[in-house]
Amino acid sequence: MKNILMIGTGGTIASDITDAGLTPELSTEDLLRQVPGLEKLCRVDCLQVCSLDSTNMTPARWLDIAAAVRENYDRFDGFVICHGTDTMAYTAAALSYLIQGSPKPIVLTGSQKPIHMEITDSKTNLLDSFGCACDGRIAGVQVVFGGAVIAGTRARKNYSKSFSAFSSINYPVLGVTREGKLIPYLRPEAAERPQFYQALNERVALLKLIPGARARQLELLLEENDAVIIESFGVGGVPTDGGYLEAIGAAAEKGKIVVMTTQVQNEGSDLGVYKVGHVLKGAPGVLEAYDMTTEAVTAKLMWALAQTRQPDGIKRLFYTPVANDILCAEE
Ligand SMILES: NC(=O)C[C@H](N)C(=O)O
Repeated sequence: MKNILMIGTGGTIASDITDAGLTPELSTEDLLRQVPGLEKLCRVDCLQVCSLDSTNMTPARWLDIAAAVRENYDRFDGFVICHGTDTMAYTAAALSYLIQGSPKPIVLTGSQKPIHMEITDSKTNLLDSFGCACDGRIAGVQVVFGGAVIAGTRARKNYSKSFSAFSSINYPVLGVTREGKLIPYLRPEAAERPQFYQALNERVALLKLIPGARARQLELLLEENDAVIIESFGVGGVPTDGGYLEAIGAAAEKGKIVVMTTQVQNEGSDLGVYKVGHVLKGAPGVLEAYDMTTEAVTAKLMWALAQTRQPDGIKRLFYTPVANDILCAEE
């Protein structure tokens, strides 16, 4: 029988209904008791790392979750991490960089409705997640939710209420689940042992452009951070007037990084197509997200910036695929 470690972090799945709204109060043991039949599937140990609405999740907590997996890695066949859905895609991306090449499944799941509600997706998601963790054919960090198995670097919450809340962006789903059973479509490569990383640089910010956005906002973010992601329009670019290029050039001279991406969900950036983007293509300190999600770009920058502050080193790490996060880079 497989040994699975269930790691609790909070979220709706662990929430109780209070006068002040839903708030996570249930332990991992409480959750387990709600899914009878699991004891026939595997032996489960429980570990509570935190109990948060995932709005309150932080990079420091990502490191705690990664440490919980690292410290228990050899004792278990797989891991099920219960997490709020709102920032699950960020945590899944962060864990994909902090724990690379794992041959064992590291499953993130949660729910849109608390486990004590009559109509809830939490029991199905838990059963499916334990099914994937025990099955073992899909290795590494993955989100199991609403019947889909999604690579940790490709998940995006794009429904705020529906049970099928997550999509796989610019990459196929790894598999599907049916009543706790995994049907694998893809088998991501794994190493013999995972490589664990223990540091992140949090000085990363995101600027979503709106028409007429002033470059001063970018300057302020660049002053306060080591890297800024610009979610621009379409395949990518910045407004010609107003000082964007100057702000980016000045920041690059100080060793700061700008990553150009797009606020369009599917198909990614292609900075060279239009003059508004072409001027930035290959410019010092400027990188391009291509088909990566903003969640993955955020986590990858934090991971890369914790290893080196050399622009060339950051560029090399950024464009080297990790867990199928980037497929279309031309660099
Ligand atoms: N469905 C959920 O889990 C949403 C909740 N606010 C959270 O992310 O913790």
